[in-house]
Amino acid sequence: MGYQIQGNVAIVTGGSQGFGKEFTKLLLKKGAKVAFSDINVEVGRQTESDLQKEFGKENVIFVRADVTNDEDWTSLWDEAEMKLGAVAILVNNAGIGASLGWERNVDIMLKGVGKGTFLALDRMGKNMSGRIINIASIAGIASGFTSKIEVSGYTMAKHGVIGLTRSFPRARPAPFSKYGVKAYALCPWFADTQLLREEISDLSKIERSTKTRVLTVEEVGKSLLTALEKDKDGACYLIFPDVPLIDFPNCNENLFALSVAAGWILKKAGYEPDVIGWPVVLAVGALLLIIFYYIFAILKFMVW
Ligand SMILES: NC(=O)C1=CN([C@@H]2O[C@H](COP(=O)(O)OP(=O)(O)OC[C@H]3O[C@@H](n4cnc5c(N)ncnc54)[C@H](O)[C@@H]3O)[C@@H](O)[C@H]2O)C=CC1
Ligand SMILES: CCCCCC(=O)/C=C/[C@H]1C=CC(=O)[C@@H]1CCCCCCC(=O)O
Repeated sequence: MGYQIQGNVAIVTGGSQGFGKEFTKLLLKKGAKVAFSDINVEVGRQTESDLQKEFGKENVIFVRADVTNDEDWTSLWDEAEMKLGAVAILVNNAGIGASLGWERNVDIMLKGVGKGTFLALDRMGKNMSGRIINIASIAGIASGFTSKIEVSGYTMAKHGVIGLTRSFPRARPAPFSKYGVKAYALCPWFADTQLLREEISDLSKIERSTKTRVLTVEEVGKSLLTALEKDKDGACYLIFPDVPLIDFPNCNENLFALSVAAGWILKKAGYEPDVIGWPVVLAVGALLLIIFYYIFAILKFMVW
């Protein structure tokens, strides 16, 4: 059935343009009221005027708010509640380019998301219901694509957002479940927005070097609705051209269990190297699979 959008109030950060504007529009189309925030006041006011013409002044407002500033967060939430009603959906979307330095990347795209999330838990928790959708990136799941340490602030921030999102179902029963709030993350591939164009003016360069087309804003927008429809706590969806959304498994968790199993088996076998490399871990994994396969086959034979 999914999470109900109709009649609910949403906050979308960084909503003046790009994904944030598209998310705002789609939520409005589905019958939500939206307060979108940004630090770009000029574009924000223009977007507000366009959206108010289409969806009505009573349904959408722009609030100038910097996601790195606690007071701005409080006044954004207060204004949204006062003008539109109790907020049930938060889209942590605001972002900047990797070239702007690791500290600003972390301040805006990790600490900013953290500030929004913990305020949301406080405010939404009073109603025991709410959803937080974090806009991460494929750079939050995999790293080292560019091999450039100068842009790793972007990766640091996005990895942190995935960690926060995955803490929601993990943290049950406390502290998150007591608030009745779920979180999920969207992890898009490169998409055609101002953010990307400011970093790389010729997008065909990316398409040529990665042999993959760049996503449209509409494709990323749609994935927000799919995520709310699935409503799976802690899910982290890869958004990649021409494939369905992929709820990316927590490989680290699975590999952790396998690595420990490999270490344990090798130690029991009297073999104790200083470090166990991944080929050994995978070999032990394959061995375990074969053993389980035969145990299962024998059990099946005995029961028959
Ligand atoms: N465009 C891309 O290729 C991809 C973008 N993303 C992520 O999607 C999100 C949105 O990015 P786009 O729509 O591409 O960018 P965009 O540049 O079109 O929009 C981002 C908005 O965030 C606002 N913003 C920046 N700093 C802010 C702050 N401190 N407080 C409030 N607002 C602030 C900007 O003014 C801008 O309006 C970002 O988190 C980005 O990392 C993820 C994957 C791919
Ligand atoms: C490398 C996968 C990136 C996936 C999509 C994305 O989030 C792109 C964002 C770009 C938009 C403006 C930027 O500055 C971003 C570039 C980020 C590069 C991150 C490199 C990560 C790495 O090499 O580990």
